[in-house]
Amino acid sequence: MNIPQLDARCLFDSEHPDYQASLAQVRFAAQQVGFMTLTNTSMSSDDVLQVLDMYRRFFKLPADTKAACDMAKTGSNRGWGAPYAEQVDPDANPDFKEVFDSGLELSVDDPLARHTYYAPNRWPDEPADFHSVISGYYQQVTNISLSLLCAIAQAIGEPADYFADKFDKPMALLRGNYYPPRPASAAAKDFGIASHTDYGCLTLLATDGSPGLEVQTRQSGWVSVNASPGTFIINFGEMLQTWSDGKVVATPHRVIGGENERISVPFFFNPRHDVNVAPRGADEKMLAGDHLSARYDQTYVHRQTAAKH
Ligand SMILES: O=C(O)CCC(=O)C(=O)O
Ligand SMILES: [Fe+2]
Repeated sequence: MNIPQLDARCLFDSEHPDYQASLAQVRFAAQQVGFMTLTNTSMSSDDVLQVLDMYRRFFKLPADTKAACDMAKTGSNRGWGAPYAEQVDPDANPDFKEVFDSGLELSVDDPLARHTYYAPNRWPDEPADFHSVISGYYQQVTNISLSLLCAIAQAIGEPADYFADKFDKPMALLRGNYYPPRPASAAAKDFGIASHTDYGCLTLLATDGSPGLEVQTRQSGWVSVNASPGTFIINFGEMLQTWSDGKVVATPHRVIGGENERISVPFFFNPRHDVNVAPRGADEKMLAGDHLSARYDQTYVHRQTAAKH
């Protein structure tokens, strides 16, 4: 199974001669594959390398320095997530990756601010410039994601602006994943990140170019998907699958981990908390925030502990 390869110069320009053909590729990616790649966006490979380097320098800090911004102390996805803090597959062990999360922070007087998706960020004191580089990247990938949503809307037969008013105050999460070399003690149930489908709508993934990501295709089992910095790997999540009534599919993927360390940077893009993501014609509303919460509670070891108390 080939993963469709899209070029932003065609896909983001409705006047481009290859625009319609690009939309057809997105339709195929959305309906049949769940994954595609995207090159030639507004972000150069140097921009992405700088971001990867920032995360790398953070992850190389001693564990007790990183623990100063440990997200387990907050109950929100903000700051550092230690190895084994997430279990994305209940049949596997918790993942051996570590993460750093940041997202949209709303001011306290915003009515949506009380939701965990808009919690204050927890920026580390070092590396210097971490906050500005990562926040700058957040803005850039937000813009790319909004352009992508126009294309996805059209690819599934909706007007281009279908999603436009639903992604202000997005529940967006920018994550750095650090996979150390696979631990010597790792066994069959240990993964960098175990098999899962993403929970939200759209994921834009940058990687350092090292192999590791595997995607479960319907025809050929697990296949590797690699991209050099500057090419994004795009995939779709469970919320968009529900919302589109199955016109977009969420495909399982995983990282087993190998002898080299690896860094990847997913940007998980989701609508505003109160957007109704029930499929068209459904009797009951389903709020985007509730859709996400149900999955988060299953995944975070610290939220499972909180739920028990
Ligand atoms: O590291 C990767 O390539 C994939 C990461 C991933 O699937 C995730 O963070 O949801
Ligand atoms: Fe994922």
